[in-house]
Amino acid sequence: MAELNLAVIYYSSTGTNHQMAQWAEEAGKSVGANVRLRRVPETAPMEAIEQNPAWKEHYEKTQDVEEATTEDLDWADAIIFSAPTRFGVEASQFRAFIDTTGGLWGQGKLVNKVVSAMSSAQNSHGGQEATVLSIYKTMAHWGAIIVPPGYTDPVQFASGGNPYGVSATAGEEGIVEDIEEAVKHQAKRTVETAKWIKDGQGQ
Ligand SMILES: Cc1cc2nc3c(=O)[nH]c(=O)nc-3n(C[C@H](O)[C@H](O)[C@H](O)COP(=O)(O)O)c2cc1C
Repeated sequence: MAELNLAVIYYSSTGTNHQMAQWAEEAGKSVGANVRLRRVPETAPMEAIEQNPAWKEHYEKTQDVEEATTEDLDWADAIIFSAPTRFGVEASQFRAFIDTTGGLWGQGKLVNKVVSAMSSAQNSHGGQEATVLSIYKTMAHWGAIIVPPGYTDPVQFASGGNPYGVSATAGEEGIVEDIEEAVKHQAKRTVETAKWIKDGQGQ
């Protein structure tokens, strides 16, 4: 069986998407993938970060997580994205990273990447689905292979049942829903689909 590289690329201000990305990392490793967990570079000015204690704390706590680069996308066979919802779309920090991928795209290197996306919002219906679909629009432009979780496992129902990609509600005390298993299912399904495609190449 071919080696399989999974990049888990996330942006998080206050930890929700970082937690989701860590669950995806764990699941990817559990099915034998080589995994890179990568943090999208922060673009906000320090003055803005310092005004929000939760943001500042998370920013400082995750400085040792390697920053995502386009080389991580080139390396990956499969990619899990996780980004917070901001007014119905992904955070601008995440978009800024996506906007650096033009060079890879121009060389056709994003074609057939096997991708899946997750999001969080403050409200349970605060726009998570729209954010995931927004990420998938970009994936269509890449010519990527989008792997949504659908209802392929009972854990989907326990997590809130978003078939596009796991949705988290970021509450005061942390994530409201029980989504850990759904995140892991989504990550494993993405890796397994990528393996299936990679192993089938050239046949
Ligand atoms: C500028 C801004 C816009 C936001 N827009 C929404 C929104 O439209 N709906 C919603 O429910 N939450 C919204 N939120 C809350 C974020 O989605 C929430 O803080 C995020 O999901 C937490 O993820 P993180 O802990 O990984 O940063 C917004 C937050 C900010 C700062």
